[in-house]
Amino acid sequence: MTELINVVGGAVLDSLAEPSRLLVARRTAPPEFAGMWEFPGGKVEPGEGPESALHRELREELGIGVRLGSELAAPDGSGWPLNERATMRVWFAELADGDPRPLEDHDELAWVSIRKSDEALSLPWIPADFPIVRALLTELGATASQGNYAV
Ligand SMILES: Nc1nc2c([nH]c(=O)n2[C@H]2C[C@H](O)[C@@H](COP(=O)(O)OP(=O)(O)OP(=O)(O)O)O2)c(=O)[nH]1
Repeated sequence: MTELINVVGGAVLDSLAEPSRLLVARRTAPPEFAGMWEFPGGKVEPGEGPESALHRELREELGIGVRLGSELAAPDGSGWPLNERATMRVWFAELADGDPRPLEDHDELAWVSIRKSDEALSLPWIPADFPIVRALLTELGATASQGNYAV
């Protein structure tokens, strides 16, 4: 059996402790995903840990350093299925340095409300991301009153 491709994504929040906005990115390639929104991130390279891969991708793509919070729990514990060949793990994060810019792979970035869930869900996400976005909104909404995503 062919090994699954491991992708990592950042759910970058304006604040891990008191989240109100999520940073989302619009892809430019490949053609089937161009114009769709996603969690910035990318493939884990051989020999690389997933968290290191996420730090690297966010630095390359957006020019930012982040503090990672907890992982958004996936249904089977191993990651969110993207297609028959790839799975993605998603971590909450907040900015540690830099001002996010679409340096690579994206042509637009946006901070969307996590309180008004329609704002995020009305974007044309990569289809496989919708269950992830819904779970993220539920998780943030469900715990907003207790609210701390720092680890
Ligand atoms: N980064 C990211 N990729 C996603 C998401 N949803 C989704 O289906 N994907 C898919 C698109 C791609 O097929 C794959 C990630 O590949 P990528 O092109 O972002 O990876 P990369 O930056 O390492 O790029 P490369 O070196 O392979 O060119 O996962 C998402 O929310 N974020």
